[in-house]
Amino acid sequence: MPHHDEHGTRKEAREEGRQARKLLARAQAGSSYAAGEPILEVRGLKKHYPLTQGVVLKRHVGAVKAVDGVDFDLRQGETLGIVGESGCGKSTVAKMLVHLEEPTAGAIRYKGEDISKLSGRALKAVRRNIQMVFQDPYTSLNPRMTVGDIIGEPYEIHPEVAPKGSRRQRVQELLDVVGLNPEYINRYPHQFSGGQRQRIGIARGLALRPEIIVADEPVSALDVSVQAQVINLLDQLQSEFNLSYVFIAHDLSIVRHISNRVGVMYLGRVVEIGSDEQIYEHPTHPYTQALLSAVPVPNPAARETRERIILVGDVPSPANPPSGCHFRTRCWKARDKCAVEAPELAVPAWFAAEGGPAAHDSACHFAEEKQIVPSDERP
Ligand SMILES: Nc1ncnc2c1ncn2[C@@H]1O[C@H](COP(=O)(O)OP(=O)(O)OP(=O)(O)O)[C@@H](O)[C@H]1O
Repeated sequence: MPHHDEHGTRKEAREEGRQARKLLARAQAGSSYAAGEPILEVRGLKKHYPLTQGVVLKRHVGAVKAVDGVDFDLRQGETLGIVGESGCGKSTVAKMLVHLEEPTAGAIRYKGEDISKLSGRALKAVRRNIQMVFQDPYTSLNPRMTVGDIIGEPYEIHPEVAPKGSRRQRVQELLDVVGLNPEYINRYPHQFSGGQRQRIGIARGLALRPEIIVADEPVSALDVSVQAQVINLLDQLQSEFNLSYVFIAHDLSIVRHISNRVGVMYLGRVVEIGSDEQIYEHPTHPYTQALLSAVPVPNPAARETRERIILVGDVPSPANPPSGCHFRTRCWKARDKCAVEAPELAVPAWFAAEGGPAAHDSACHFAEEKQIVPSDERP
């Protein structure tokens, strides 16, 4: 290897080491990070999967724009719900946050530092702090491993968190924390119910004492009766360990129970984001209004008076999204401007002046407040 390359590699390694120490120090000083400050800032995040043709020459013929410019903040100690129909890019966002996918463009800042391009030790230090809980507890746990090995597996990569001698005890503590009997440590996943398996997935997510948990539809595969128990557990763990959550779901009613703020995604973009009150009681984006009109309402009288918005057509393909506003092909308010100018995710000027609850980020040229669900019938 030429001399200057060696020098370059050593320099890079030193730089990585420096970054890793800085991030570790900050992580350890995590508690000094004030509640409400953004712990994650996502800016202009994109993931385009190339579409190729041909077996040998693999010509590029386009791209699936799974995520196409996503912005949001996650504040310390809060739960940010992200909702949207299947295929809108929620899982891809989740995977980029935990470094399972590399962004095509954009930044993911953790405590002010862009982590999307980190590698080596610096990346390892950050990864420890941002863990994921997966959607399907039936397929995400290795059936050949005992529960103890599954929960303790992250320690193989981060032995500094739990030295070998203390691991068994640490895993048993984790089982206890998620409401499972610590004596089940040697059992296999098939010996547990769906809800219990998701508790195992959560225990594994907690093993490295992360600050952020990205939960990708953590209760969608569970029976309705079990969903509430798992949500309550997540709620309780959040206060106990001062966790910040990104909670992904396709159902607005589930997200409401756990979220402080909610972001609504459509075809690779966030179209509206605000506090739960702003989104559920004062939605201004037509897509959010349509989603809310489909949320079940228990009271039959309220159900009858409520406006139902039926969207026409299917979600367009992310390989060929509409020009301008992605939602315009299904929107009853679309005008010429929507086809040529993509609306920015910002507080619409006409609401900003008023300053009421409608004054929150909404990517619509014709954002308009519309109460869909009566306040006493909120999901
Ligand atoms: N590896 C990949 N290669 C090509 N396209 C992909 C890949 N992964 C995802 N996609 C496409 O990107 C889009 C967004 O997928 P993603 O899984 O993020 O959506 P989602 O909102 O999480 O949906 P679901 O709720 O069904 O998981 C989809 O159209 C999907 O087909």
